[in-house]
Amino acid sequence: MSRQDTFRVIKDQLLIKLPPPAPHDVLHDKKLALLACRNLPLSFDLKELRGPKISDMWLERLIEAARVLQLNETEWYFVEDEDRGPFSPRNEVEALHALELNVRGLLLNIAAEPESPLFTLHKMVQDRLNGLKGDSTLRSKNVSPTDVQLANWAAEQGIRSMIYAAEFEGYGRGAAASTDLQTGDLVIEIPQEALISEDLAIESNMGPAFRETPELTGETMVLLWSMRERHDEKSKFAAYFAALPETFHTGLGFGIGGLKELEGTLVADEIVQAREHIRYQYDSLFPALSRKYPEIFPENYFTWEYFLWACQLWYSYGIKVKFPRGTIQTCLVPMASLLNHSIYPHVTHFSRINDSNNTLQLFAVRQCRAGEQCFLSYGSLPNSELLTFYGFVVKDNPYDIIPIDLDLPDEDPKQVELIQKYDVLSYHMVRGFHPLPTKLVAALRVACMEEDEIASFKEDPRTVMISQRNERDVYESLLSTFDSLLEPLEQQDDSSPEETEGTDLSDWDVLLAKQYKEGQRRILESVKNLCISELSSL
Ligand SMILES: C[S@@+](CC[C@H](N)C(=O)[O-])C[C@H]1O[C@@H](n2cnc3c(N)ncnc32)[C@H](O)[C@@H]1O
Repeated sequence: MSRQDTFRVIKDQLLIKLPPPAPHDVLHDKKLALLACRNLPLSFDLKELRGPKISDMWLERLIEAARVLQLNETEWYFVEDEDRGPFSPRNEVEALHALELNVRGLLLNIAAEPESPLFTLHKMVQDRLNGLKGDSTLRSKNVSPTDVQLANWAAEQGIRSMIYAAEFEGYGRGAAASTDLQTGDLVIEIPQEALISEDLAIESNMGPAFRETPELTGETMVLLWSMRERHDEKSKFAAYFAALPETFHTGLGFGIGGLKELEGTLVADEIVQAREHIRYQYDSLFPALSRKYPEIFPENYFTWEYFLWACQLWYSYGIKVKFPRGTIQTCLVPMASLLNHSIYPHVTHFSRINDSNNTLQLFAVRQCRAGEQCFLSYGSLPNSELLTFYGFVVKDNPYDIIPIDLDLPDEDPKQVELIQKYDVLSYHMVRGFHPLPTKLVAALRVACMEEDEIASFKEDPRTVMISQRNERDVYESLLSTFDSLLEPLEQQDDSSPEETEGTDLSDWDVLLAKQYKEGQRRILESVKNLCISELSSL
């Protein structure tokens, strides 16, 4: 999209022009329809707002339109008729960030007068971004010698960094801002040569062996390269490897105790399957490669334990980067590797090498004060994924969704007609601490209909209750679903995850499993309570 598309200056008219949904966006038509239904335009005229005062209503409508444009499919599912947002932390940051960029672009490209409402608007959007909830964190220990070496090495590589390694209570090591960062400020700039990518692996002396092994993907090549390189004290990346953890505590490394604690939960199956997949991959490569190329793949560096370490490293530290020639590669990005995840991040977007100076640049989308922990968003990830691949969980994670699949009736033509007319879905979701989705209740109402109701009911099941009996069936069936999901989550002992913290480090997996289960339990209890209160009001 060109600059001209995002804004337009017409004589006496200054338009904030929001980019329409991309043609490949699966929600393209739905977003346009929702905007139309809410009477939200894509162009907002600042002309009506002469003087520095921008009305709250005008700003709210602009932000609401930006939120709709940034919706993803899961967020879309949860949008209710009267719901104006915020729809999710991700959506809110993206919407405000897109607006901020748009207004900043306008300010840079036109000679706006100091009293122009554009300045006021820019400030208001920035204030909204800075006012978003954040994870407050306390710095505990000082920087370790390996972290100092890492920072010195990074500077030698031409990495410009506004962050440094620091320990934070409850997070371990993270990145602290070395200066006050404002929206749009550079956080880190990394020259392309300082990235650890497939190209590096192929260009190394392992390249010929890689090329003779057609079953290897680029990602596996660089993973194998990192297994050997981490032991090489003369490696260009020695300081980077030295600053990495000796062991990773992710779901992939769970022992029997942790897996037992997770028994009966879906995440236990995910972990077992992911591990089996990795083990299969390892067995299909080793010891065969070590025998064929003993110099390149020495047996002592290519053990199963080291392979698992490298998988954990790449899954939890790897970042997808788009290179100037258009390829997308997962890379290890020195210094950016220090950034911990938050659902209220300071940095959200960075994926493309800037081809004007061949660097990867990370910018702050909102303020981070000097000394505060600077966070990245790893994505809208549920706790099951965070636990399996990253080894932590987020308390009351808004992206923890419980899927609910329904078998919708398909025999009675009248019922089928109702399903089609009101777009009743068979795939649903619930999330904790929010009302039950109207779409889910509507689908269950239709699914629980009895013969006489099918013949007589002609209303919209999203807004009209079918009968008391039907309503009772709806909430009782939900209640029994949630009860069955809760069963494996009941704590086997009396200690809460907080109480067990710090007791025995070797039980890290059991502790993490407990934290995960506690989060799932809280979600299920919250939706269960909604059903109970609906039933008692009948
Ligand atoms: C890319 S690294 C971030 C830097 C890492 N903490 C370090 O010191 O090397 C990702 C890992 O950091 C940790 N981490 C990231 N975000 C976290 C969070 N919000 N809470 C706890 N640990 C987190 C997890 O161990 C995760 O696998």
